[in-house]
Amino acid sequence: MIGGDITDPEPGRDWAAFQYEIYLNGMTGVVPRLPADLTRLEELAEARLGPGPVGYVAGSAGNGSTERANRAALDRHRIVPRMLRDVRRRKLSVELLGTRLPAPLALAPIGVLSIMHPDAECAAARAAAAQGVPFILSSASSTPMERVAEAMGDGERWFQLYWGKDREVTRSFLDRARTCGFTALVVTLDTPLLAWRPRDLDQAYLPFLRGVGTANYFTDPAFRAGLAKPVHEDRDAAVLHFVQMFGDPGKTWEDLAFLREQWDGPIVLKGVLHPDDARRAEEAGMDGVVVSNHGGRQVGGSIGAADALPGVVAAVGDRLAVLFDSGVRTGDDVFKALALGARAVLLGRPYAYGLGLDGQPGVEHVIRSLLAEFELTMALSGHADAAGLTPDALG
Ligand SMILES: Cc1cc2nc3c(=O)[nH]c(=O)nc-3n(C[C@H](O)[C@H](O)[C@H](O)COP(=O)(O)O)c2cc1C
Ligand SMILES: CCCCC(=O)C(=O)O
Repeated sequence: MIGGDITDPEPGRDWAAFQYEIYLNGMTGVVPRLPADLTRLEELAEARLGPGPVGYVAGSAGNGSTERANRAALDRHRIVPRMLRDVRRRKLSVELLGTRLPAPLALAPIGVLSIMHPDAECAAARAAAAQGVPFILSSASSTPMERVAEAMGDGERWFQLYWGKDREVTRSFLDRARTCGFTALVVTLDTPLLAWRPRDLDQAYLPFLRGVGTANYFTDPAFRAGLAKPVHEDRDAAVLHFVQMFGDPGKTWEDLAFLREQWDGPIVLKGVLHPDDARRAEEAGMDGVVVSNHGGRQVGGSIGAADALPGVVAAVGDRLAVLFDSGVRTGDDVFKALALGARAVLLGRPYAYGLGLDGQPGVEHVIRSLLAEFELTMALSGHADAAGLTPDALG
């Protein structure tokens, strides 16, 4: 087998083998439908899908300075490769939130995926399940959670909660998520309101106002109970009700007690950037945090997420699971986040573009490319264990 001499992976998963699969397929005329450089996907997706949907996915808050800070923070760190350290057998798997993942990666919650592809969350969830990577389903998915759960078989799934104003809706979402086999709860803190997003404002493009991303709400008995008329009789009123209730700028740390009571499994708070907030998460009995600025989509002028990571790791990293997202585009970004103390990363926009360009295979291409590059980066830098990366690996 070609490639057999260059890798001696954990049994069952050989991420780096994707590299030779692409070469060998290419030599027989089978070219991948998507490029190996994932940073090219946005441009390709825009050409295919048009400026509205891709503008929404690509867009960010304010003048985009947070998104640029995310990249700058990752780019500022440099890997210092080490030589002659026997990296034949490489371990990418990590323990996280009571489960073992085949690689330190999950798909970030992204709402409204039907603007990218008609199979939307079902295709992305199937891709994640096929690759053994957890799928985090957004509250604002364009497909009811029950359908996504059915589509993805027994794949690992976590549920992202938009923690809105209506307690009964929250309770009902958690009941439904439990029944659907979602194990961990990811509570997003950075979106009590929608940010100032110039690109969407200028195009008057907001999926929710077109009723996209409301499927979990419109199918929810508690949400429906709050409407004067059934959704099919007055859709505009239902959309308005959703817009008014999905976020809650009145929430405080004390309110977490309610969620802790309602959910037995692990709870992870997404959107933590300050070490004191990480400590408060611990005090509230949470199991983890995601260091994230929502891919730069919420606060313009915010700290780059990778610049916030070391402080949060120092505050709680030995007790809570610290995850990371915002700006991850390459295998070396994954490497850097882990070296800075993250236990795993969430991938956002690239998989949405992969979905838009090629459905489930497109998402699988993105996952496999990222992890192949990560494995090769580890090996070529002299590291054999993803869970063992430390800041020493960086310059
Ligand atoms: C189109 C889009 C929709 C998103 N929807 C959600 C969501 O519903 N819930 C959530 O917690 N985060 C949401 N996010 C944020 C992602 O979970 C993640 O934090 C972000 O995309 C990571 O940054 P990256 O895109 O640079 O990888 C969304 C991001 C995008 C691009
Ligand atoms: C109100 C925002 C919901 C979707 C989302 O999180 C995003 O577009 O970033």
